[in-house]
Amino acid sequence: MEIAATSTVTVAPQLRRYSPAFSRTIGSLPSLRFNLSRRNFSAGSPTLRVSAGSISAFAADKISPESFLDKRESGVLHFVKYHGLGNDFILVDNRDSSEPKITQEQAVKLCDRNFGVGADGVIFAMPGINGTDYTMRIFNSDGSEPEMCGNGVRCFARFIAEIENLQGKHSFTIHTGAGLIIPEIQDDGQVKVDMGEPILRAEDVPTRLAGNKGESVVAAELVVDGVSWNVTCVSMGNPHCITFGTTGGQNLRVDDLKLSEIGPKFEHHEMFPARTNTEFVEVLSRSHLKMRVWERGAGATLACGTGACALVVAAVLEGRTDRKCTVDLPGGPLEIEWKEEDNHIYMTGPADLVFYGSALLSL
Ligand SMILES: N[C@@H](CCC[C@H](N)C(=O)O)C(=O)O
Repeated sequence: MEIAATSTVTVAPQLRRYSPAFSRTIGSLPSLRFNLSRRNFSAGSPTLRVSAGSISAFAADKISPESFLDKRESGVLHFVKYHGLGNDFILVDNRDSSEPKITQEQAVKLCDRNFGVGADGVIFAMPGINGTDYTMRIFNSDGSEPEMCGNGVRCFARFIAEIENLQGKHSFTIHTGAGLIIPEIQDDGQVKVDMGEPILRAEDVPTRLAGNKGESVVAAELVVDGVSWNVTCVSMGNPHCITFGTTGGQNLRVDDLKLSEIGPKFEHHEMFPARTNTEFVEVLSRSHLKMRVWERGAGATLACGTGACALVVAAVLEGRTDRKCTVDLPGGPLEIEWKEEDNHIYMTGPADLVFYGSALLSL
């Protein structure tokens, strides 16, 4: 299968003032051709396009985000790139079908940071089921399909507001592999998400580690590459293994971790039959945590929303923090609260549009 991708990129509104409109050819391979061009939608302003090494300038036409996404050429995938604290996604308007518009193999190519658009995953906005407004599906950058994505669902909410032309405060009911998720866009543009209840039963996480606190795995020993780590296992629909350090060791200093060495060993550990996301956490205070993440199917990312939720649950279960915490991720902070009243976890953070693009998909 071949993807030829041509990306027309529109600078996000907040960047328009600072980013000169430009375009460039960023790569060309037999299996994946990718042209990137950036357009400035401000009427009348000049836009540059670089094609096959040459640069030409043309006046911006009357394109708007809406008309761009409305295009329906066959074999062309229109998308919008978003990020939540640097955890970045290609968002696809899939509201007219319950089948993803691209395959998992195509998603892998689009996510490639050298030969594709570059992203941690592809997210599809699909028709709702069971009475929900929408369904969200996601492919990781390795093509696998996770049940949920916390940063992704904030991006999803902003994407829906963009394509439905909604302003101000709005909430949506979204069907995901983790059940019902409810994001609400706030007046300041941040998105607060009701992430539902954590799943703690070992078998459901899933982990083969034996439950040591009822059926949950809390501060249990996991030997990874000959080193004994203290881990707590939590599912937010997708599996997470949270560690605050090695058994009997000092508190972790996450900046010192060799994440790309240790991360894959947790991800593929035999104790995690569905693989796992892993959060390495440093406790700064009872309401402030710092973490680095190795994601299942995506590797080291700048942020993980489900991971931030899972680690607050783990920190509370291990008696390390209160239920409301700021979690510092490499890409910035998230506010997380595990409410006692309803047992739900609430996550608040940003989601930002980066650019509009289109990819030519050919078999
Ligand atoms: N970055 C996401 C999680 C994406 C899915 C994850 N890689 C998995 O396979 O479970 C988030 O923000 O939650």
